[in-house]
Amino acid sequence: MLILEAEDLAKRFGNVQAVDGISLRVGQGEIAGLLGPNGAGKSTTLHMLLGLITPDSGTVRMFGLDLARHRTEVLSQVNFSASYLGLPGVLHVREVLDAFARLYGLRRPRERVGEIIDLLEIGPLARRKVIELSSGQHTRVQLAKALINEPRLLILDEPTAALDPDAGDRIRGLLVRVARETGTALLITSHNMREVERMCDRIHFVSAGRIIAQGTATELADDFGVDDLEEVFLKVAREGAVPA
Ligand SMILES: Nc1ncnc2c1ncn2[C@@H]1O[C@H](COP(=O)(O)OP(=O)(O)OP(=O)(O)O)[C@@H](O)[C@H]1O
Repeated sequence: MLILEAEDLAKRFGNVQAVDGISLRVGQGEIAGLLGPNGAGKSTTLHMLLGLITPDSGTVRMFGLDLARHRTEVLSQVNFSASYLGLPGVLHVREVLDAFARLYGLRRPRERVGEIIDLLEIGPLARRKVIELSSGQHTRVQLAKALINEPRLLILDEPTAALDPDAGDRIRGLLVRVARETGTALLITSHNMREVERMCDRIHFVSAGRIIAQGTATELADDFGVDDLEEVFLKVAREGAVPA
């Protein structure tokens, strides 16, 4: 079943054509990666999918519903995490999660907050104020918030960028488990090519606001005639290469 269908999205900021006709499909339980050099248009694309930025043209459908016409219904089944999103610093971690559980109108908010604290292994942080957290701890709390409503689509902008290798590995394992066990579709951006190779079923390579290649990590390496995704990335970023 298709969870996300974006068709021909475009967005210009002044003289900059940030996104120039991006189309994407993500299925149930699929982990999709959006890759590309700095400034390629990844975050702008994610923000259009989340209804945070209005596209100049193009359409977004989620769960078969048009985002522009069914915004509340669609977005209640989606969640998002990014390190640049703030959380209220004066609140304790558990208070933040309680507040989001109520915002999403969950039926048993307390139980869900307890479950999510266990899932993300953030029990020791529950009584700490958000402002006191390290960036890696903050990232884990952001992910807890992002999973709290059991989203059908989870959009993550560089989910493990602030995590140490051990925490990053655990979070990657957790996200893959969530996708496989619950059918949640994941769309992630990352500059960590090993992470993308390990996690993503399908990769969409963005350059200058367009998708220039799509496929599994192996397919992309074959298309570009190189050994791995890191080399694909370097070819695109340094030589502006497109697949053979
Ligand atoms: N609000 C804005 N106003 C003006 N220009 C913007 C705005 N947001 C993004 N841009 C520009 O649009 C282009 C795409 O930016 P975007 O943040 O989508 O890239 P990105 O692929 O997410 O990059 P990164 O990997 O660095 O996060 C860039 O040239 C950026 O400067």
